Amino acid sequence: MSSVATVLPQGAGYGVVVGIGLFFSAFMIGLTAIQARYTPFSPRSSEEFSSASRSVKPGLIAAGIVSAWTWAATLLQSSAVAYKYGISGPWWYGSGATIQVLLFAMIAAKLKSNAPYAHTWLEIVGVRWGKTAHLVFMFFGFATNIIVSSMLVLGGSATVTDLTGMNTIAACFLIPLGVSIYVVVGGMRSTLLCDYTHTTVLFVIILVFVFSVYATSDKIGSPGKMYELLTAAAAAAPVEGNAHGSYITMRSKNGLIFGVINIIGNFATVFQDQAYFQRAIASRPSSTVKAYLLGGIAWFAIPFTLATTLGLAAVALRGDPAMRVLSPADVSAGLPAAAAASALLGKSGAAALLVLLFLAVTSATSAELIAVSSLLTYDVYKKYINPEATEAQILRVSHLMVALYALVIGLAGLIFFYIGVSMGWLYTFMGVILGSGVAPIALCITWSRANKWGCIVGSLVGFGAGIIAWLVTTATLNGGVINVTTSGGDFEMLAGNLASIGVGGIIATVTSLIWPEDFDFESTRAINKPELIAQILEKEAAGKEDGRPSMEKKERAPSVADSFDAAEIEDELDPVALNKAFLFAAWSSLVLLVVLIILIPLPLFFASTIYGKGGLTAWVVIGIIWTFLSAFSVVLYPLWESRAALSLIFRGVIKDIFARGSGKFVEPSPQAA
Ligand SMILES: NC(N)=O
Repeated sequence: MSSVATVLPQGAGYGVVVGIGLFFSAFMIGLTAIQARYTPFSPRSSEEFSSASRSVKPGLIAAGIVSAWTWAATLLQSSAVAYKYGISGPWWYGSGATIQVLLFAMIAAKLKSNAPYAHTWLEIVGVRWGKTAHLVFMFFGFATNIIVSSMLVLGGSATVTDLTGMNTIAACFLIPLGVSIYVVVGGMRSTLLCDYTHTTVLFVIILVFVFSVYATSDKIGSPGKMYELLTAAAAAAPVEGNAHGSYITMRSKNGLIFGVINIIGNFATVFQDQAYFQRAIASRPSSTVKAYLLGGIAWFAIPFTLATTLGLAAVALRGDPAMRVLSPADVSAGLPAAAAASALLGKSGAAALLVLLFLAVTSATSAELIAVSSLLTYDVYKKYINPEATEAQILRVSHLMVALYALVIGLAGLIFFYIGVSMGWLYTFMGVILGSGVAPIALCITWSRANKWGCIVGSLVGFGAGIIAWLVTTATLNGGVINVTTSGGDFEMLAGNLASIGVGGIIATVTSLIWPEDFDFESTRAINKPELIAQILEKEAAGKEDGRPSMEKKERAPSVADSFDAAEIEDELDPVALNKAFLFAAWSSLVLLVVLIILIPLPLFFASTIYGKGGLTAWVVIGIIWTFLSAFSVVLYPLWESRAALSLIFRGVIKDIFARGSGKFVEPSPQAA
């Protein structure tokens, strides 16, 4: 990174990382206390801690998906590819990472029908295919979480250091620290509430940048002026591989290569990350698909619009006295967005970007913390160490694992920082080592015919093939020199990504077609399945003989007795309805995939058009409209759908104010139910 004077003082870095971190921790702890007092949900149950009692409505789940999927890279790497490749960069970043969330709607629907009470995706693998598969896929699961978490702290700390001079190592450790506090206290529901508040502020700040760049800034101020500045920048330094070297074209060879790498890498980090399974698990069965489709479509606007704004502004402002000169290392660290924000709005721009980044990083980190805590608790502790663990032990271990993983994230950030691996490098590398597990894992959870050994071997051989293809291509294209710089090139990463996902997918699919299993998913449906409360009562009645009829068909899980209406959840697990939801997810996600990565970008690529002022204006206006619609979906819609809960809380608070102690939520008696 180039050494330049920072825009903000070091104190601002510590203020944001420690101050806002602790503020949000206190805020979330307060919210959790309100939830425990005025609603039926208490994080003292392990089921509520790890899966929010499987009761969350689609708007809040969608906000949680948007938030967990908004990484440091979403803001920084997207702007870096806009800076490098022009308008195609934000498109490929947005579409190449949206389609996986949309396709995950199918996995989510299958999860609800094939293992509705599982806590983690690895539990399903373990029950279906046993210990070897469980351990092999656990490697891919943890590798995914560690890579994603490292990118979060690397991107976050690089930008905090760049803007404020704060010590990078301190940032690597302090960022996860504040988050771990509220995750330990509040669990999954608190994480979702935090996601919601962070996402709300995130949209506000993005819109501030958009209107500043395209409406009010005296340096740019309109799409027309942006067009003129980008045209001048291309004339001074044409973009290699772009039509006429222009920034305002979809004809970008390197943009397209990035698009392919982006698509592969993001398959790995959605399909193997417990964080996305956990949101499906926390969701009500009837609305899981809706939540993923809504979340995916809403998320697109974040990288697309922000990068079209700040990434392009960083190009347009080249030569401006306030705009720093960016080295290739700065671009790889994702710094064009920060440089543009500072050049446009000075200290307030830098501060706004810092807060934006911090909120994105912390909410995605909270998702990773609770995801890894669940894997360590259920797939390591409960499965291999203490199968008879009590509710209290599970909860205690969950808490401990959150704290432990916060420390691991700091250490991983530190290690990558010292070996010189940046967020941008890691972002394009993730598919090389994670890609091979994508198809095998998706097949295990969704397909009765998937072959166990085909999927295990496919993921391992694909892993080796990815690494070999990446290293061989690096050596071939760089005269035998293999280091962090040479191995990070576009073709080197492309080869590794393609080999990994391709070999893993082909072996898993072909072996499953040749030697299909006939798995009925009955054993995975039984994972953690609650006992029928009718059965429990019948057992009691047999002892008491009081003649009172059992409580009809109401179900209740002993471990979640205080927090979810299992009968309602069971109703929503109707196989016919879930199959319809799966088909809807399949059709809609596939149609959107074709539109987003084929029908729109490829004709524009082959047309080689260089857009004029009108074209760029339309492009920007589409981004702004999409951003507003996204904000309505994940900011206003969750409020509307939670109106009953909000009114419950409001009534509880009012009662407490007028008659101290009377507002606490009391579970209705069974007879009243
Ligand atoms: N979540 C991503 N790929 O920005």
